[in-house]
Amino acid sequence: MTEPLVTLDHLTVLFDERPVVDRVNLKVHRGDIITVIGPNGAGKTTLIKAILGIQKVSSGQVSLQKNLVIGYVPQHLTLEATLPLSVKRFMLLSGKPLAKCASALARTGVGHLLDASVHHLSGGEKQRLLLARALARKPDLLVLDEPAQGVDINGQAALYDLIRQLRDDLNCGVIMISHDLHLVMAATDKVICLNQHVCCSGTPADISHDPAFIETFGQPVAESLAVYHHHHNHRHDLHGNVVAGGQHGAHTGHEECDHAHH
Ligand SMILES: Nc1ncnc2c1ncn2[C@@H]1O[C@H](COP(=O)(O)OP(=O)(O)OP(=O)(O)O)[C@@H](O)[C@H]1O
Repeated sequence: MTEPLVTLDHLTVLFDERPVVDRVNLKVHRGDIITVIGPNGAGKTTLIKAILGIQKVSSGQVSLQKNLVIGYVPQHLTLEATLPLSVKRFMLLSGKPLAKCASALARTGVGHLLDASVHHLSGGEKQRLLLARALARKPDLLVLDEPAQGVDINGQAALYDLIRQLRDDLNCGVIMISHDLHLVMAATDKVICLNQHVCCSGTPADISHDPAFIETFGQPVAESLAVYHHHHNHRHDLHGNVVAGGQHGAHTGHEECDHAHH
């Protein structure tokens, strides 16, 4: 396999001696779409910040491929409301030429908004603008912090679809944080369930059956998500429970932590 874009090796971040990210191992390769999920305060943003190099690491290591170009899409576009700013001007602040900016905007579906004010964009348009800014850098790795926040459900599905297309076009790796579990299940290749440490990781189908996932998010969430990847390669009893001894293909190929949860 090719050299990973990012390698986290026992990455640990302590705040006041409290481990907020606890011995996390992770590799992101070109072509991967990895989504980090986890409850509030689980350390997701801290992990992303460590990859971006803006969070001091307490122990362990973050290694990036040489000359790695990262395109970062923050959660929100925070701008001075009184500052008049067009989409074109905002994009040019990236330092990239207009032609590159315009083509990135076209690629994310907001090319027609070049002269619009950034203050008047809808939630979905703002996210597409941020994605275009990241894209203009021709990134090897796209890092997205809750890209679908403030976007309606149809817009969210379209946004995740776009992220997949961009991954294909750029042949980049993608790592993102998401709270939209249903969309995550439909749109990602690999899920990392973080609760300081990695509770479980694997394909969406695998982790929705994982006891560590069920412990973190609860049975109802796990059941509602499992529907997305219901392979019908096992039998149910009259109550819908999987009959013991039936094959359960969704349990293969995932990783679990080998220490107690706290
Ligand atoms: N600079 C800091 N100093 C001290 N504590 C911090 C700092 N940054 C984050 N924390 C704490 O670390 C924990 C993890 O925060 P983080 O933002 O990484 O969580 P998260 O998983 O992204 O949460 P959410 O889903 O709520 O955005 C939280 O308890 C937070 O209060």
